[in-house]
Amino acid sequence: MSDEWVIGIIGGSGLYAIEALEDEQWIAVQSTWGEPSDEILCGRIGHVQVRFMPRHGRGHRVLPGRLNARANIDALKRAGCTDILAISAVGSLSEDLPPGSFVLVDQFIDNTKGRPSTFFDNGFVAHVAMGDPVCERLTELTAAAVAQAGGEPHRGATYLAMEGPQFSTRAESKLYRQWGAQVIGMTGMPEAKLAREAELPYALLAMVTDWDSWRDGEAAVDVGAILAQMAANGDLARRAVEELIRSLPPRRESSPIDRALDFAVITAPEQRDRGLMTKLDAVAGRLFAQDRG
Ligand SMILES: CSC[C@H]1O[C@H](OP(=O)(O)O)[C@H](O)[C@@H]1O
Ligand SMILES: Nc1ncnc2[nH]cnc12
Repeated sequence: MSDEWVIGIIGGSGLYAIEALEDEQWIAVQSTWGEPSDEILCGRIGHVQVRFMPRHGRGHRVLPGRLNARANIDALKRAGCTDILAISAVGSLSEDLPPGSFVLVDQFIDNTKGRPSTFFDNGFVAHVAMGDPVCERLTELTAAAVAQAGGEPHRGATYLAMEGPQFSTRAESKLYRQWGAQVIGMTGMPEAKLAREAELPYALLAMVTDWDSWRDGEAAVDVGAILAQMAANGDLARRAVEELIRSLPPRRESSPIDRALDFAVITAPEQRDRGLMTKLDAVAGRLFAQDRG
């Protein structure tokens, strides 16, 4: 494996392009998993190659529950990404995280309903570890970049992924607090699971836009409040992404996540489904290359 960084950025609500990219070009990447949300904006910042995917597509066309996260992750891998930084707007479930906070997520609770959440299936069964769902190295580099951009990064938070698209009821919002979640959004899962299955180190920078709906006596969250806060957060988010890319060490050391599938696949070689393996050529092709010797 090469020691060059190719950073994938998944831009969430409010982040639909990266202005600082040089030699940039929108490129359609075909995935074996269907249609990605959009083309990928490919370019570089300094010596680092960057691949940017607007999670909901340009113009925010795709509903969170209809996102083809498999195609998005697969397309980023096909575009050469070595690592992914995802950016998301979130509601706060914690008194300590007021709107405007920048949070490095380190845990997830997946409460989404019925979204395709794995690349694997009958004929190619694999179980990746998700105990530590984000890449510590990329998370730490991102926290440093937020600080360098003038923000105050908050390290460590549990992200509750809800189905949406409606926001939570007050009762749900209070329940998620009892579950131990500190922020809430609609997209971090299954994205983080799929990145792990694709052996892509993944970090999630969450921008708090609202208090969700758990505070008695206060208005429940609505999109108007979120958009206003997003506009206020946007500049810092953009600067942090640029700082991150400029601050990457010249050479990328390998990560254990680059080999997340090493001991994960348990289907016997002679029982494997060739059709599924063809679809998995980008996600798990490294293993098949080994099989061929
Ligand atoms: C526009 S508010 C709700 C919307 O914002 C978040 O999106 P993303 O994670 O892509 O920034 C949330 O998950 C919802 O999809
Ligand atoms: N309160 C909230 N709930 C779910 N997703 C969100 N994205 C931004 N704020 C949110």
